[in-house]
Amino acid sequence: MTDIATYLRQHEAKGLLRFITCGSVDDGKSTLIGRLLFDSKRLYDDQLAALASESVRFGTQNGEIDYALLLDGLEAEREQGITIDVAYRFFSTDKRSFIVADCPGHAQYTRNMATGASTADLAVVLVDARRGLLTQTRRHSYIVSLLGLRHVLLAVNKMDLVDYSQEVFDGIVGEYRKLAAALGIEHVQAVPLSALRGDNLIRRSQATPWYTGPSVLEHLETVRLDDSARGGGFRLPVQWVNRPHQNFRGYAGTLGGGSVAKGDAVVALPSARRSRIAQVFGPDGEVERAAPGQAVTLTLADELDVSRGDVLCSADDPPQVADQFAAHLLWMGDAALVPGRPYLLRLGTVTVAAQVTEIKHRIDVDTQEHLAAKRLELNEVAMVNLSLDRAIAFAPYEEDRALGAFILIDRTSNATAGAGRIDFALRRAGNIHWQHLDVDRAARAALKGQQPACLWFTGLSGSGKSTIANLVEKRLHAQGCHTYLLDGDNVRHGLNRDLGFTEEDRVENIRRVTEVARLMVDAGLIVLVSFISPYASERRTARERFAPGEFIEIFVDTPLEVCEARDVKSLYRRARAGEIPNFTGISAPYEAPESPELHLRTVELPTEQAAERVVARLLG
Ligand SMILES: Nc1ncnc2c1ncn2[C@@H]1O[C@H](COP(=O)(O)OS(=O)(=O)O)[C@@H](OP(=O)(O)O)[C@H]1O
Ligand SMILES: Nc1ncnc2c1ncn2[C@@H]1O[C@H](COP(=O)(O)OP(=O)(O)O)[C@@H](O)[C@H]1O
Repeated sequence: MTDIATYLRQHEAKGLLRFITCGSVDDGKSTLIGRLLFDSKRLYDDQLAALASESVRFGTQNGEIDYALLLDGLEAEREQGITIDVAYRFFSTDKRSFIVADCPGHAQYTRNMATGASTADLAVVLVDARRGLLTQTRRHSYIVSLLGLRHVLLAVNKMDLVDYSQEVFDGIVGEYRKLAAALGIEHVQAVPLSALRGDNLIRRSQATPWYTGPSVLEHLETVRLDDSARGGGFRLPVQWVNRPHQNFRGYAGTLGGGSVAKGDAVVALPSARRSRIAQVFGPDGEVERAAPGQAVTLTLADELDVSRGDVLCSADDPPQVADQFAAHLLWMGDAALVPGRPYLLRLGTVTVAAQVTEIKHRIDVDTQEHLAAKRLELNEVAMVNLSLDRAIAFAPYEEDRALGAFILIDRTSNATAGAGRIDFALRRAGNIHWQHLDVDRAARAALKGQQPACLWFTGLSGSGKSTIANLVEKRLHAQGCHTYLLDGDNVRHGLNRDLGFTEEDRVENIRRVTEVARLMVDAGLIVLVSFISPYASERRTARERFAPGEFIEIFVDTPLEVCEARDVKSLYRRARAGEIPNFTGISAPYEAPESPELHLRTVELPTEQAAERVVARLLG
C-alpha cells in the first residue's frame, strides 16, 4: 500500500491524462494497451488501484497528500454503485501519468465505454487499416462526441498488413476527418500504427518514412488539453459539508471554472442566497486562493443553508437554475426507457428524481438521421425533454462539462441506465408558478367532515378490483363519505381514449389517473382507483404524489388460473388465442406489490369480507 502511495506522490506533480480506447479486440486494442503498459515499465492492475483508493480515504483524514484527484473518477463511480466492467490501468512516463479505462468489448460495450468516457480527456479510436471505418467506428465516435471528448487519437492499426501504404492511411484519415467534423470533434491526430510490431507506438518507425507526426505515446505525452477548460468564475458543486464542531462549517468539493479567493462574492444555488468567501482550504491547509481542478473546502461569512448537491459559485458568473431541460440521452438500460417513468438523475453532486417527458426524436448514430420513437432501447440515442422534481443548478454541456453531464439511474436495480448532456433549459420551467388558493384542501376536507384518501386497487384483469371497489364505495357512501370511483375500463373510454396497452401507454395511463386522483383528494374526496397498474415503478410514483398515509395500496391477489377460469369478459380466452396482444399475465407482465397496505387473497376471502377489510383499514 505504501508503495503505491509513494508512487502516486512521485508522479502527482506531472500532468495526468485520462483516456479510453475504442475498438474491438480484433482491431488490436489489447495489444495496444498491453504494449503501452509493458513499455512504460509501470504495470499496476486495478486491484492495486483499489488499494490506493482505500489509502486515499485514510490519507486525507490524516491531512496527508491529496492524490484523490488522481482517483476521483473511480470514487465517483463507486459511489454511484455502477457495477459495470471497466478496468482502470495506470502507467507513467517521465512526462505524464496516465489512466486508461479499459472496457471489455462484449455486448455491454457501449455502457462500459460511456462510463469510461465520462471521465476521460481523450479517446484512442482504433481502426483496422484493411477494413477502414466501420459502423462500430461511427457509433463509438458518436458516443465520444456525445460525452464531450474533444480529442481523438485515430490509430490506424495493422499498417504492416497493407504494406505501410500512405494511400490507404490518407484515405481512412480523410474519411474520419469528415465524420469528426460532423460530430464536432475538434482535435484529431491520426497515427499509422502496427501495435503488434511496435511501429509508431512508442517511437516513430522507419517503416513509415512518409509520416512526420508523433508516435502514439508521444502524442499522449504532449497533447495539450487546456483548451477544454472553462473560463469564467469559480463553481463548486458541494460534495459534502464538513462540520467537525459548532464553530466550523466548510463546504468541500472539486473546484470547476476559475479560481476562488478569500473575500470573493459568492452565491449559493439553487437558493440564490449570497455571501462572501471567508476562508479557502487546500489539501495542506488554509490558502489565499485555489485554482480550478483543486479539491477545496470553503467557509462563508454568513450562515447559509447549503447542503450536498448545491453549487457555490462566483456571484459574477453563476450557472442557471431550472427543473426542465432539453438533453441528448444515450440509453444503456436493459429495460427500455419509457417516457413518464421515474428515474434518478445525478448531475455533479446532486441526485434528484426525474422523468423523460418526451422523446423528441431518436438519432441514428450511423447516419445522424432523426427518427420518431416512443421508447428507447439499449444503445439508442435521442434528443429528449426531461423534467425534475425540483430545480437544480446546471450549465449547458457546451459551456461546462461538470455541470452539464448527467446520468440516469434505475430506481429498482440502482444501475446506471442512461448518460446524457444538457443542451438548454426549457423556457416553461421558470414561468409556471403554483397558484395560491385561499380555500385549501384542509378547508374542503373539513367541510365534508372526512379525511381524504386514495384507495389504490391493483391486480390482474378479473381479479376482482372493480367488484370489491364497488362494494367499498357503497359502504362508504352509506356512512356519509364523499367518494369517487375511477375505474380503468371507464376512464379508458374518456380521458384515456387515446391509449392502448403497450408499456408506454400503460405508464401514461397510470400517470394521468394518478394526477386525477390527486386533484380529487385535493378536493377533499376519498378516491377509489381500480386499474391493473401492473408496474411497480408507476405505483411507487403514484404513492409519492400523495401525503404520507394518504395512499393505501390494495393488492387484489387472485392467481392467474383463477382469473382465467372466471374470464368474465372472455378476454383471457381471446388473449390465449392470440387475438389480444400485450395481455396482462399472458403476454405482458404483472409486477405484484411487495408491501401493500392491504393484501386481499380473493380465493380465501369472499367479496363482502374483502370490502369490509378495506373499510376497516380506512375508517379504523
Ligand atoms: N391487453 C390487455 N391487457 C389488460 N387488460 C386489457 C387488455 N386489453 C383490454 N383490456 C381491458 O382493459 C382493462 C384494463 O385497463 P387498465 O387501464 O386497468 O390497465 S392498466 O392499468 O393500464 O394496465 C381490463 O379491465 P379489468 O378486467 O377491469 O382489469 C380489460 O378489460
Ligand atoms: N372473492 C372474490 N373477490 C372478488 N371477486 C370475486 C371473488 N370471487 C369471485 N369473484 C368474481 O370475479 C370477477 C371479478 O371481476 P372484476 O371485479 O371485474 O375484476 P377486475 O376489475 O379486477 O377486472 C367478478 O365476476 C366477481 O364476482
